Amino acid sequence: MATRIGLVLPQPVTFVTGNAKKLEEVRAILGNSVPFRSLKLDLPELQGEPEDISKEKARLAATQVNGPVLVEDTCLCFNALKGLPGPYIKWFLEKIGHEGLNNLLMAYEDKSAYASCIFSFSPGPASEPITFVGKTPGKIVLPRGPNDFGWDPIFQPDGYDQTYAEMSKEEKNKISHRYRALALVKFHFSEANYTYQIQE
Ligand SMILES: O=P(O)(O)OP(=O)(O)OP(=O)(O)OC[C@H]1O[C@@H](n2cnc3c(O)ncnc32)[C@H](O)[C@@H]1O
Ligand SMILES: [Mg+2]
Repeated sequence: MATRIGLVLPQPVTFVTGNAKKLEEVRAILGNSVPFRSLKLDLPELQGEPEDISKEKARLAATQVNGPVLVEDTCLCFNALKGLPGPYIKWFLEKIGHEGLNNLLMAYEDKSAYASCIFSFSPGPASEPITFVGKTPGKIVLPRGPNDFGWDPIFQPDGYDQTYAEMSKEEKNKISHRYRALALVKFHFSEANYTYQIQE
């Protein structure tokens, strides 16, 4: 039987994000399962479909780092608004806040929503990124809990009577959109069997 030799990466994976809270959660969820270092960079984001936005972020990051990168793009999608604000949630949150986001749904009975996280891994600037999608369904509620991270106070996952903000970090990290996407990332890394080139 042939021995499977994993792709050789020139250096460990760099997780590129401008968001310290994301990094905190990624560290807590991945533990030692996927070795990575981080780089704080606010990458420009394309407009369009969430998967394309995430992939393009990975391409830009891989060019900047000149090596293997992991990035993610997070969406908050309202079903009554056919998935909007989606990838534009950051700007909606900055401009209209939790109250404004609730008001967007005022005219609709359907307050259901889902959080999604799309990780993209690129082995390097010359490679096509691979994406991993995690979704958690829930509903939009009036803000409850500490205002520590983005829209956590207004998102209540299905099956829970607490918002993400009211849950402990450990609990959120067991069911979150980010956890679900990272489970796929972990699986990919365990299957791919990457090895790292030692740099002199
Ligand atoms: O540099 P990047 O990784 O892009 O970081 P960002 O903060 O710009 O993040 P996004 O472009 O993915 O925009 C997502 C928005 O949703 C927020 N967000 C991301 N994950 C979240 C989570 O798990 N809970 C609450 N808010 C979250 C985040 O603060 C942004 O306002
Ligand atoms: Mg961003």
